[in-house]
Amino acid sequence: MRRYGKDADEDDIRNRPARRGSRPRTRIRPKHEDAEGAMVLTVDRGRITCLVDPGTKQERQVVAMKARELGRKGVVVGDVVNLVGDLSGDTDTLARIVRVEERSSVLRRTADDDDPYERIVVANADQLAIVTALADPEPRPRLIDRCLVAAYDAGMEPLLVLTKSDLAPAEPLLESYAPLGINYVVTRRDELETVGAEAVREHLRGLSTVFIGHSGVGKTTLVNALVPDRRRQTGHVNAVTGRGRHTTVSALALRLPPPPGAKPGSRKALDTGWVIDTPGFRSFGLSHIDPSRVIHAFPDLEPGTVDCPRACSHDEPDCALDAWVADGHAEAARLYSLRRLLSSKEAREGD
Ligand SMILES: Nc1nc2c(ncn2[C@@H]2O[C@H](COP(=O)(O)OP(=O)(O)OP(=O)(O)O)[C@@H](O)[C@H]2O)c(=O)[nH]1
Ligand SMILES: [Zn+2]
Repeated sequence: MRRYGKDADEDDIRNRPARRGSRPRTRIRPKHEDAEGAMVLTVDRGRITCLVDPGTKQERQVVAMKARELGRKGVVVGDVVNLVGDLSGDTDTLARIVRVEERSSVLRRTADDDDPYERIVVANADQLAIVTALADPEPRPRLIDRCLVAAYDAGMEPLLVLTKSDLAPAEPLLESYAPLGINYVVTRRDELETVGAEAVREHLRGLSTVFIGHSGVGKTTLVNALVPDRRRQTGHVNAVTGRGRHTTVSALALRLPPPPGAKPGSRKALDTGWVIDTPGFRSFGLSHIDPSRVIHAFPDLEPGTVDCPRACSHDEPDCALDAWVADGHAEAARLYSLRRLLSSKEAREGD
């Protein structure tokens, strides 16, 4: 909604008589004045599925391609874009994306053997749900730590989702994350159909949440319970690509159902929140992450860094944070957690 407020100002600017040397944007813009705003749901080999007129009777999915004028600029799931061309959403029609709005957050994936380039995979997400099984497979705390670092780096709030609580208790794991004050929710398959799914949705309302987790943790079971009409929502996507969910290569945005008792058409019924399902996990490596940004997630420790040596890693003998904690400004457990996160960046064997 922020977007609409901003547009009002920009209209003012545009109506003022143009001075010489005015910003190029104002010259380019009028060409696409009739462009329609849309949100990117998924991307598949250059075919970009967008949602137009969300929340209205005219809501529809429109398949688009990047306009040449966008150049090399990428379009990813969660992007807010401007479309021109055929916006009917009818089969075999194709719209063009002429503009990508500024992003509020970006989740990146690291370059790997198959692809030497670091890429943005999701834009504008608010939250990163780190899905971990309590057993089968065993939790991997260092992997969780690295995901937390990725969330802080991307400017997203982390949410721990601990699955399979029928197999093992959550307490030991939660204890080690308590100093970080992270939001969490514990689930088990046999409860998901009844109370469980809604309990998770309460953490997702009105937000866009990216779900990550390695194979076997129960992410598919969870997402299917959260979004019971997944098949209907993705019908269009699959019709276009001719492929099923098992071959999904891109992240995929799915809308949550309205909360129980929400009045149809009300804000509560419309702003339900988005689940962004991601395929592989490997791709969320952290080698691109700047550890100096992690300290911003620790507002209680950050002021203590003014006496640190230049370019302090905060994990070295001269770090001023030890004195900061010894003087009682912050808890030792918080500093321990920060250093654990910082050291998780380097993957070790078995991570
Ligand atoms: N005991 C138990 N098993 C669960 C639970 N949730 C999921 N499972 C099982 O764990 C296995 C993996 O679940 P999936 O939902 O396929 O896991 P995934 O994370 O999507 O894994 P991939 O499909 O490999 O990406 C399946 O056999 C599920 O039935 C749970 O809460 N408790
Ligand atoms: Zn330091």
